[in-house]
Amino acid sequence: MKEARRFRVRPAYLAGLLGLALVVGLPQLVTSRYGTNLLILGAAWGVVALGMTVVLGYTGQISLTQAAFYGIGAYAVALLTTRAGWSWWPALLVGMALAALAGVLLGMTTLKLGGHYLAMVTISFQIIFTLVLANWIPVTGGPDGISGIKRPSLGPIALDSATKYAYFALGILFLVAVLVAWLKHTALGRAMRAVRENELAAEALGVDTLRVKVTAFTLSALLGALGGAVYAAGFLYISPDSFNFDISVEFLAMALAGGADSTLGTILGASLLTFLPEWLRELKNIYLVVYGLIIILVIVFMPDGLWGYVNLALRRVTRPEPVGKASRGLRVGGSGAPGEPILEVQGLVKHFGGLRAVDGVDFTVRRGEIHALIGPNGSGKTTVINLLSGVYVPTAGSIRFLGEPIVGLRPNRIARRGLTRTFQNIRLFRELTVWENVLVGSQRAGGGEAEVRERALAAIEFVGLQDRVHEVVKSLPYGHQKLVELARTLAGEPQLLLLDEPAAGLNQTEKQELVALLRRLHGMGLTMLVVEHDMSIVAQLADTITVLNFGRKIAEGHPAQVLHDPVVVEAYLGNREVALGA
Ligand SMILES: Nc1ncnc2c1ncn2[C@@H]1O[C@H](COP(=O)(O)OP(=O)(O)OP(=O)(O)O)[C@@H](O)[C@H]1O
Repeated sequence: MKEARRFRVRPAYLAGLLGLALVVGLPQLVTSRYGTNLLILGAAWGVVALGMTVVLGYTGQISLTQAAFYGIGAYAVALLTTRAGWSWWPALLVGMALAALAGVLLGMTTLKLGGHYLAMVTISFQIIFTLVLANWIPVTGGPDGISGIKRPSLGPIALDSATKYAYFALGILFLVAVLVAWLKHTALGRAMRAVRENELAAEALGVDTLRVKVTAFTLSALLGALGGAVYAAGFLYISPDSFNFDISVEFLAMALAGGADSTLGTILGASLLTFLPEWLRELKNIYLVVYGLIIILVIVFMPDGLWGYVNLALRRVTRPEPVGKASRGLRVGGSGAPGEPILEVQGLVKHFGGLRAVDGVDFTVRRGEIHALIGPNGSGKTTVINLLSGVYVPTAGSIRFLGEPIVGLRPNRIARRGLTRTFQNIRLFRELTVWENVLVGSQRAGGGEAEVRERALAAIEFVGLQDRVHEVVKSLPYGHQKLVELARTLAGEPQLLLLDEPAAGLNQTEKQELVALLRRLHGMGLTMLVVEHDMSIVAQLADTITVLNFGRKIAEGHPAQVLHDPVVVEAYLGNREVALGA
């Protein structure tokens, strides 16, 4: 019997409808002044917490300074509307501009810092901000705060009652939620999530990780300030207590408890942390203990936040976006005369302290060839790949790609010129789907979203994973994960592909499938530099072999000649079985 077709809807439509219903319905349902104030507070906090979705949820950067951005927006509106007689809207713009500036500056600190150092910098910024608010009394009013803040009007409509203002605040929350949800699936949103999942892989695929992180901080600052401006005009009075470190921790908890990677999750978290304390007040003395326990339990036992569970249920009734079929094949290799030098390496040296990992290596990769780099463990092969792709800066020597020097360029710049790589231990964006992984790779080659999708589809079909596009890659078997990594680099249509041990961990059948794929790529004109220990694969594929030992080149040439060279046999091959031409 045929399975009954289930009713399936797009999650975005479902969420949009629900959101609209809440925006229209809630202020009518809540009749007390107290309840309406809570709605305004929840909306303002929701907007600020969505800033955390961008910086923490999407980009994976710890920020404990969101209350400072929130404060900048609130104080800009408070000061400019009370002392300078401005209206709310231009004051909002000033607040957002100031917060953005602070966001850029803080984001720049991420150029050098990560993890706990970054957390420390954001905490310091937050604490300095609170001290300034409390002590710069002539400007901020100090602990007494500022009262008499003006509310905005919406065209002819004066938002002079709490209920009208609640509509306005919830409307802003709704618009921000739509924008943040939309951002997730844009090129920038995908780049952010790639940075969160694996910064090095993102960079090697052409993502400017520094720019992405600064952008994320700036967006979170903008949303923080917007939420602050909504809050200030909602309550007409502000004081430093509302913008201190504790509140920053609360914004972090909202994002984590709800599910930082999800817009709806964050709103759920913000609602929980706004309303829970009010519900728990009945418990009087032990209310803070219960509140704290609930938050800890949610964060510890629900790693994807509350939303993780809702999402699981939703997946049953929603359908993923269909990706269609590629209308053209993969185009790789670029144009140029076959046999011309594409990569010229001269006198390449890399020292790690006293260790000479690469010690004066020269070789040339020619357009259209498969060039293998072989040698014993620790002979410097991966270091060469890291030098070519910009992960390491050479101690000495020159590298020219397509005739231009590339030493000193960051990996994303090198990748954008058409040189991409895979990694010895695969580095996928594990929490993203196959489709999203490959889209990030495809973004390297530029063009609009349609072109990016077209290339990604062509690459996925090329490796034969079209039936698994919507699977999260961490749940795929190892062999398929390797194919995703290959498709991800191919989608950017590189001119030169560096493959670091592509066959490691594959079984015999998978190895032969890989050989077939690489042969097809060779036939399509793609130039490849392959590091590989499996000599039967090298013998089947390579046009030229360079052999390293202790960081030096000991042989180079055609496989038939190199694999029988006594020096190579002595240093590396020993009694390895070499299936020449097998
Ligand atoms: N970041 C680093 N810091 C210090 N030493 C390093 C670093 N990277 C590599 N090395 C050292 O440099 C030498 C060359 O390592 P590399 O990984 O390039 O060798 P390989 O030929 O790729 O080896 P394998 O075949 O085992 O992957 C090794 O002695 C290694 O320990």
